[in-house]
Amino acid sequence: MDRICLMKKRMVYPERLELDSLIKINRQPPAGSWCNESQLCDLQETRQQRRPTEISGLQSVETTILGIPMLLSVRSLDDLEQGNADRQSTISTNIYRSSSDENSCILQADGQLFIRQRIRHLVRAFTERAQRIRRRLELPPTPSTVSSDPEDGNDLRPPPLFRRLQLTNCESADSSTCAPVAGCHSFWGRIKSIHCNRTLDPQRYEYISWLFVVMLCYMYNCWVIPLRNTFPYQTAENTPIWLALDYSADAIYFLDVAFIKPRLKYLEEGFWVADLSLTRRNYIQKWQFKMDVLSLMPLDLLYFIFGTEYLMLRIPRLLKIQTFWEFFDRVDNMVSSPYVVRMARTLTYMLYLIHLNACAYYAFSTWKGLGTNSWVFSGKGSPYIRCFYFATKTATSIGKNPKPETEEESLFMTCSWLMGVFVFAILIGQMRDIVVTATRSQTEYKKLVDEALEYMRCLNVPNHLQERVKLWFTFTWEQQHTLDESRIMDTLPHKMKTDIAINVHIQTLSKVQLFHDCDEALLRELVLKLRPVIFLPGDFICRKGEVGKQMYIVKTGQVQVMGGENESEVLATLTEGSVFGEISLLAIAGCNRRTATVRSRGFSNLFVLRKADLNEAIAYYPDAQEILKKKAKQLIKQNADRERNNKKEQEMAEVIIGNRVEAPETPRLVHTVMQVVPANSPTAHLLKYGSRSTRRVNNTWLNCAQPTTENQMLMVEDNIAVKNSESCLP
Ligand SMILES: Nc1ncnc2c1ncn2[C@@H]1O[C@@H]2COP(=O)(O)O[C@H]2[C@H]1O
Repeated sequence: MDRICLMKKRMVYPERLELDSLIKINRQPPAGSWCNESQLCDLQETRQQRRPTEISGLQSVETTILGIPMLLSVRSLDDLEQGNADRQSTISTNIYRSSSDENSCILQADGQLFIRQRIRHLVRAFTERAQRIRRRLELPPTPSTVSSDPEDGNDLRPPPLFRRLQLTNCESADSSTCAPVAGCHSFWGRIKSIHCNRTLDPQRYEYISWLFVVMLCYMYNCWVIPLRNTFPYQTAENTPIWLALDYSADAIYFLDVAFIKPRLKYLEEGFWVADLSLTRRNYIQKWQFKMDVLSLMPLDLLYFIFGTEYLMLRIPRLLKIQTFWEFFDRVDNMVSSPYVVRMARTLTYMLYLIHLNACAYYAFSTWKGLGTNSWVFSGKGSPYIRCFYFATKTATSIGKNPKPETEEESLFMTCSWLMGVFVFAILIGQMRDIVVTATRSQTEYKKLVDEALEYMRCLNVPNHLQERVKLWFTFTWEQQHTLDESRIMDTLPHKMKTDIAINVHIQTLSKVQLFHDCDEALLRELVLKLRPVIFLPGDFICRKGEVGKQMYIVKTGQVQVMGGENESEVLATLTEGSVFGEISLLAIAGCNRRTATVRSRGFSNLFVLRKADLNEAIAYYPDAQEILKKKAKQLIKQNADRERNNKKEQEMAEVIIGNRVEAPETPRLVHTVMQVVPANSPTAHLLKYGSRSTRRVNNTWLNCAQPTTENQMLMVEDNIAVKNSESCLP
């Protein structure tokens, strides 16, 4: 029973339930509920009425399911038999105390009930857990890549595999956002999607646009509160305008806190949480929520006491600074040149500090008395422009500043200079970063070209070769803006690299026959192994007889397969998506030598796939192996047929030119017979020209080479003669 006590104590019960009402209904407490002594007595009656079979059945179930519970039951039975009064040890201070045998029975039954309930509890916990996991699996994954538009410059409909790939990428990008809203590509559609989708993606354009609006309101408050507080720009006439502007900004703050921020999806354990109640809770738990609520504090109500010119009451509006940071952070992640965004932020800080400085200078001057000495503001001209000019000069340390005359003025100037130095140091550092980043790859490229040319000059490489190398560098740079494409992607995870590679090369890959019906997994495996390489016009990509170590896919440009005598005949011209070099790689022709020479016709961009990579990838894809082998065999057959025909033509040409065979001399006996038989009889004809079959063999070369009228006539005659002679035969 001690164990039962322990287990009960350890169990974490989610809630206390009203037992009375439940007993009335079921006469049985639900799992996970506490009961008191009187309630237990009620229960005890109910349990004692149970049939023993029911209890024994229960025990056996316990034994098989839990293992330990058997021990617990036995222990409780022992206790029951002994009727031991000591067994009144505490089961739970919250449950009850028992000292009688009756209660022992109750305890035993209660132990069994407890175990049964424990099983139910476990089953429920497992079910809930399974449902939780299922829900999690059904959540959209973290968007990784935004797919390129499949229709961009590609009129050809890609084969099913590629359509599927494009679709998958689009789905992953879109499913979490505006899919349910018809026509949500328009601006209003997007705005509507805010309403109907209920939750918002913080990375989307719509949310960032909204952030921009809130950020403008924040900036308005930041600039206007100190300005109106120090400079005499708020008058009785324009107060309503200022108030209208103030409350418009407040309304936007309110909308942001009440409707937008609570709908923002957030990431939890790698999944986007899009449940509105959860997003709302997430926002409320954040520090940002407290700041946002504080920023909306209606201290303006005190205007009724202090008057509308007491602008300090609006100071809490400046607490919404998180929106300002968030906007810049999001834009920083979104744009292609984040340094510009960073510089804009630093510039804003700098201008704002100068603005504050100008306000402080004016306030200081009015405190000292306008124009009381040469350092304070004289009061002439536009106060803000003059003060801003003074503050800028001080902050940037440009120009001649009036000399401070008192300690306070010196202190003011010292602070202004220090602030200027600090902000400028940051600004100049960031500018330098921008310039260095913008030109880094170009600087690296130039350095490489210079090194390569210098090296060739040292080795006295012929000029035309140097020119070709230069041309290669220039073309490659123009095409890729980098000399090593793979280096850029090195830091990315494998899956992301594959997605990018497929998206970038999908147009070419969709034209490769090999990939049309192949497994998506094979394409994914191969795509990262493809290395881009550029060939100049006339470059030999491979030569006949070489050992094949790579195969190629044409990305752009054209290559020519050369054959015939001296490799002067163009066997085929291959364009985008064509694969070549696979025959020697698969050793289809019996050896691993190139069966033809291939050269680049103009500038061509190819993908290279190394033999080891190909073998490794297609080892598990017999279908792809078959396709490659089939194509290679077709090419071999084509080449063999062509060569055979060429040989035949060559032989015939030789025959026509001079090897005409002399007809054999007619034997004497035949002569004699011919003289005896009538000249125009079929027998004489047969003896003179021979039978049709023998004559066909003898005259093949004649018939093939020159189907003259004489031959044709002979054939006709021959037919007639043969028919006649056949008719003469018995
Ligand atoms: N008649 C042809 N038409 C097109 N391509 C060919 C032809 N003959 C050979 N090739 C390709 O040219 C490649 C030269 O190297 P491989 O022999 O490895 O593989 C060869 C084929 O891929």
